[in-house]
Amino acid sequence: MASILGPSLGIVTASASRNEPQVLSKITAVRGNSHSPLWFSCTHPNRKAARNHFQLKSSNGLPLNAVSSNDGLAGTSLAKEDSKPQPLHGLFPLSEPECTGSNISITVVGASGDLAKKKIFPALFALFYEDWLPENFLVFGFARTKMTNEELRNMISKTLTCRIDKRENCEDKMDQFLKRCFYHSGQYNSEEHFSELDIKLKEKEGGKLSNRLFYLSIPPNIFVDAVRCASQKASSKDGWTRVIVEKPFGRDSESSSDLTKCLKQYLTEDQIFRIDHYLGKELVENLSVLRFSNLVFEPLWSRNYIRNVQIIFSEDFGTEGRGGYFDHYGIIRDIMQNHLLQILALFAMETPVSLAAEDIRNEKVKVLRSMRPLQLENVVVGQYKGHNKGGKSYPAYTDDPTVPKGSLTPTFAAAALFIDNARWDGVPFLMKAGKALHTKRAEIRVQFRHVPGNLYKRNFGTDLDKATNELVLRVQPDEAIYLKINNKVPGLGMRLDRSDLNLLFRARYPSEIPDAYERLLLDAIEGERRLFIRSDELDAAWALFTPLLKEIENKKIVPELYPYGSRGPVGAHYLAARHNVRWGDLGNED
Ligand SMILES: NC(=O)C1=CN([C@@H]2O[C@H](COP(=O)(O)OP(=O)(O)OC[C@H]3O[C@@H](n4cnc5c(N)ncnc54)[C@H](OP(=O)(O)O)[C@@H]3O)[C@@H](O)[C@H]2O)C=CC1
Ligand SMILES: O=C1O[C@H](COP(=O)(O)O)[C@@H](O)[C@H](O)[C@H]1O
Repeated sequence: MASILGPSLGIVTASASRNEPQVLSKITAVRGNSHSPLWFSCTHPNRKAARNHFQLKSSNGLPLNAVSSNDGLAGTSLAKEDSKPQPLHGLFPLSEPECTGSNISITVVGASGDLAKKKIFPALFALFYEDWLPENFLVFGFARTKMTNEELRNMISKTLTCRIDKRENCEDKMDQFLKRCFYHSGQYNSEEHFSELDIKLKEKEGGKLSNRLFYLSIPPNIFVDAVRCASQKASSKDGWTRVIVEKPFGRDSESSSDLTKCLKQYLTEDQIFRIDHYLGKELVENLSVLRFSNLVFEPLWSRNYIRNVQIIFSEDFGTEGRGGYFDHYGIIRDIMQNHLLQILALFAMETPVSLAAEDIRNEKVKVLRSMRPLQLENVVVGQYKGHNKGGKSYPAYTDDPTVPKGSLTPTFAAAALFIDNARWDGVPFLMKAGKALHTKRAEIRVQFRHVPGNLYKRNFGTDLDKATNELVLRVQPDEAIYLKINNKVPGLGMRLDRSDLNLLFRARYPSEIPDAYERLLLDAIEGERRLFIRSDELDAAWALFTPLLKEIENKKIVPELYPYGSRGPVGAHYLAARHNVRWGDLGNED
């Protein structure tokens, strides 16, 4: 391995093995906040545009380099992937990257469904609009519903809800995008139907090397059938095959491990991309940047200075039609065990060796394995009840026709979790998640300790909690990071108040924030696994929640009712108070 000076872009080491057929040249670039490999030239139709978007830099902060691709494994029925970058071979200047004319085909399995319409197709279109997709890409929809290509295209254009739809040339771009979209109708457990899909894919791929991504946007009970058929009959013969799996990944430790075992009959771990869309949210991505690239935060990031951490999710609507799915899972499995726990792991992990996916995921697993399984006494569950407000009536959870009468499924939960390691010993991590609450919000709140021997103590009155610093990362809506500090009110007297040092993203950064699904789809295309869940992470996550979930179900714990649109059950306050915590999101509206 050696390096050369690329004509205008600095030192570059190159990747492609010349012995393998059609191997893409991968360079490392900085995409947004993440350092991700980019399939230069072939992936990006417009190299000028690519340079505008990408600031060429090293991976993980090192000087400019490139990692090699192992994406051209030929001759296997199920192309395998290796998680580690391969040794670098050969050199090329960045201005003349190899263009190998390979293809990426993205098949949305369950294309007629809610998630496909609401998130996946809009995200793919946004990536296309912004020139992030490779030059040669295809989108296939697969589902049982009978549809022609035209009908799929109609459906996609009609349900477009992405951030792009008010932009310039949106219609032209949409027409170009739709020309790349095709549909095949079939059963999820039919090898024959996936063979037919394979034939159609090959026809459209036109003999080019094919890399294939399958997005399983279907109910979990048919994941394994679809994976079996796709891997046996429609995987790439000369490129890579990857599968994005949507949650839920099981209902508990046993079912999750069964699912993993079944998937691994047909796929290697490196081919499985378990999506947790919260990891694709801008502020969650930013959490590590905030912590590890600012000297002012990392030294405070421990039990020495942090009194408690709160991870809060609330929605101002109920299950609305998704009750059938929800009732089988409940809020703890739907939100806490995955989205909020992932945030917690990122928040609390030790500094990873590097920004490489495995280094980060190793640290997350360590945190999860240092945690105490949840105990019922540290948990409060609730369920929303009907409510009349302002002349309008709001339904109870059990009024949803898809929910069984008398259901005890929690739509709200609050929990105190503990990490038994040197950094976090004794610090309560409080989580709260609820549907049909008064607001839609997701945030991380870090409450710091009192200032010892505070000179200004008398200016705060008796409630010293009001004077503690609090760092808030507002994930949504209106992304922001703000720090509550004590400040002197200007004037001749000595009056203090609490003010915010406020980084409001929309004020600071004029560009729109991409949807989480855009980031994650692009990562899956690029083979970047950092934001996807590894199987041991999943096992560790379920190990924390499974005993509690079983106890709640076995003991038939009755959830505390709270009115639709309220702040949730009062039990959540008592829980927090027992751990000497006051919820930061209540009391004031900030
Ligand atoms: N919707 C959302 O907001 C979110 C969804 N998810 C997950 O994403 C996946 C897809 O969700 P979503 O789109 O809402 O699901 P849908 O219920 O809309 O199902 C997707 C498609 O799967 C097929 N399907 C539905 N039920 C069955 C069944 N019993 N047997 C065989 N096929 C069936 C239908 O297509 P056809 O009849 O045409 O074959 C349907 O259009 C699920 O795993 C879900 O948990 C995760 C996060 C959020
Ligand atoms: O995974 C899920 O997330 C959504 C909330 O996602 P958001 O990006 O809109 O915050 C939630 O409504 C749904 O119940 C859950 O399955």
